[in-house]
Amino acid sequence: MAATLKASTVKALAEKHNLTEIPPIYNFQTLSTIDQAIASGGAGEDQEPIPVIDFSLLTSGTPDQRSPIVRNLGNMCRDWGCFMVINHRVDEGLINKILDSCKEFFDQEEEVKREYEGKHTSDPICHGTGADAAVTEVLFWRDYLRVMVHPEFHSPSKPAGEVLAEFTNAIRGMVRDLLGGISESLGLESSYMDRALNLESSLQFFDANLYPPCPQPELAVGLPPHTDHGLLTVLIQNGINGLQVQHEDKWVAANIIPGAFFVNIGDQLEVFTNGKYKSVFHRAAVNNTATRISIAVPNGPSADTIVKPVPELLDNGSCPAAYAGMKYKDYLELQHGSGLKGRAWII
Ligand SMILES: O=C(O)CCC(=O)C(=O)O
Ligand SMILES: [Fe+2]
Repeated sequence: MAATLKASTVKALAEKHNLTEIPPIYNFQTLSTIDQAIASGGAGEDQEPIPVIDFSLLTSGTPDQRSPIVRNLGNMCRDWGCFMVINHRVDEGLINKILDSCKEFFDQEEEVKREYEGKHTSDPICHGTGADAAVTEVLFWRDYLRVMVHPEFHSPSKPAGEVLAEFTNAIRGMVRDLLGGISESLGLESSYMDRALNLESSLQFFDANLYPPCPQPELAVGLPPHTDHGLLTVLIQNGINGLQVQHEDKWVAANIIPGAFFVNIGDQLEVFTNGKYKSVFHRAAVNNTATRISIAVPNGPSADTIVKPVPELLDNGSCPAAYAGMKYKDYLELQHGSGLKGRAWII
């Protein structure tokens, strides 16, 4: 096996060449020592589990049941920046269908997928691999499909339009309810964020990630540490773990409860709350036995919303704004140019 192998996708590389070693371009130990320190260090065992919220109590409980749930939700946002959602009412059959159809997408011939090869990360449908080598030194052990699904709806041939629309609509509904609870946890009206951030026209993407088995998982990285750009990202996976979140300076493995959604705070919510609820750094590790598929759905404000710290949280000026206001779409441009290196605009 030649070490300089180039393949169009990680999937093709992993399947076709009987690999025993990864090509050097995928080896993150070749990074500068500072970046290596961030990328390395496995998730320790024996750690606190990621907190869980029962969505049915948030949306249909009595006011007495709701208030401790809202308080808990706020604590999870403040202390973890992420949580798992159970009893969410999104149909299990629909979740299986969308995961299956993502597998079908990645299983297509390379030429078929190449039709969606993005020229720019902002193209409405974009299939790619690794990452842009122009902005990162090392390629990631990941192929992806990214689709813009709201307010404009786009769909590739797979997942089929109806399934994609049904799934992403359901996620948007859940996210609006969660943001209602999060607004309340900040002492704001439950509809506050919905109005202030124009969620009726919220920008929503559908990101499917494929991590093929990797012969040297300790040397490769699925996705490096980063924060997500939006308000809340909702993630499901095909039963294979790999996501890790940073909590109190340690990496914690997210053992996602089967059937639950993993939800993490993105940069826009950090800015809006003036840092009270921070976007959480997370990364994806790879393994040498099973193909992992994850679907991450980042949900943002509308593209034209200027996101800035909400005045009600600035205590009449006694607590200064720690972030500059910026249009969400300008932030996205900035983040695309930074090669997934995390927050881009903290003052
Ligand atoms: O695959 C994962 O677990 C993480 C995906 C992710 O962080 C992303 O797509 O932004
Ligand atoms: Fe992410």
